[in-house]
Amino acid sequence: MKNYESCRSRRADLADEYFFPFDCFGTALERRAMATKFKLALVQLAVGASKGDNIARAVAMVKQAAAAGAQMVALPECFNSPYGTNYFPEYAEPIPGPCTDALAKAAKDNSVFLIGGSIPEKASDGKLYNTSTIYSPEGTMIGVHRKIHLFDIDVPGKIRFQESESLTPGNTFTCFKTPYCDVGVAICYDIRFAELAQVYAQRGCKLLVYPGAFNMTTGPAHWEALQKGRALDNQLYVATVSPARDESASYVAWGHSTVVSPWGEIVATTEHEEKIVYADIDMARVEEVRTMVPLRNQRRHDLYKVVDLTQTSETDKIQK
Ligand SMILES: O=C(O)CCC(=O)C(=O)O
Repeated sequence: MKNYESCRSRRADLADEYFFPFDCFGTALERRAMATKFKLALVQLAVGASKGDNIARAVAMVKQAAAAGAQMVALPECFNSPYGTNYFPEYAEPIPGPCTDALAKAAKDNSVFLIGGSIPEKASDGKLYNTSTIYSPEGTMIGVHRKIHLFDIDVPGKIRFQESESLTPGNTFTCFKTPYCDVGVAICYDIRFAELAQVYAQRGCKLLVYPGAFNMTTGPAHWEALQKGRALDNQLYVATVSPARDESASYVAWGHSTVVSPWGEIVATTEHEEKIVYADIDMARVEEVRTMVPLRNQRRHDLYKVVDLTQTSETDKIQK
């Protein structure tokens, strides 16, 4: 990533959305060597009641991950606030705002791509969203994902959660470019919707990252199976990043931040304590799996199709 900043400044004529870092790295050979593998770090953060402490700890763990060699770091869903509809109004803040400024600085200081988990966002019209922001290694915000599918479920005697009591769903897809691959970002409950992952795959993403906070009912039942499903359907890497478990919280997170390969293997995972999970991501593995099992040439588009209905630049922009 050493060349990134000088490349960006040489291409200052390009707006951010047109700047592909991939174009700027050294010779074709160097580019290939740099572009096929990278280290992803998932920060399974212990989230508490103090927003300031949560942010400070997240920033410290981004630094730790970068020092351990990660080129891309991801934080969990709702990393600066306890998870709960009663907390969202109290902890929400604008984007950009103090929390996202701290994330931008952490990305820049450590020269990493940073997927900033999610935070409760207060938009200018007063609506609240569950929002993930993404940063380039130079600290530029290169993506914003407002959770598309709100977590409204009722499992009698186990868990009832109605995120829509305080949040509004987003309407846009979020993919960003890196020197290694395009990455799709969605949040927690979004992982249950296979069509969203298929749209991201159709857009060229080879890694999907889901900051998430499954619970003690749906976590053991579905968390890993959903990741394997999305990975196998689309023949790409899937990463999930959860907060650490806090048994005293009103919502107890499952933990188990995990990376699954395009072959459906668990590449890296953990239990429920605070920890950084590291995974080596290898684009050659994506190609290998896609060659061995050539689903992409075998689809019966004469019989069925997943259609991306938002394929215009306008609807991809954040709507405040
Ligand atoms: O889908 C689930 O079971 C959990 C989803 C969730 O916790 C969330 O969307 O925040």
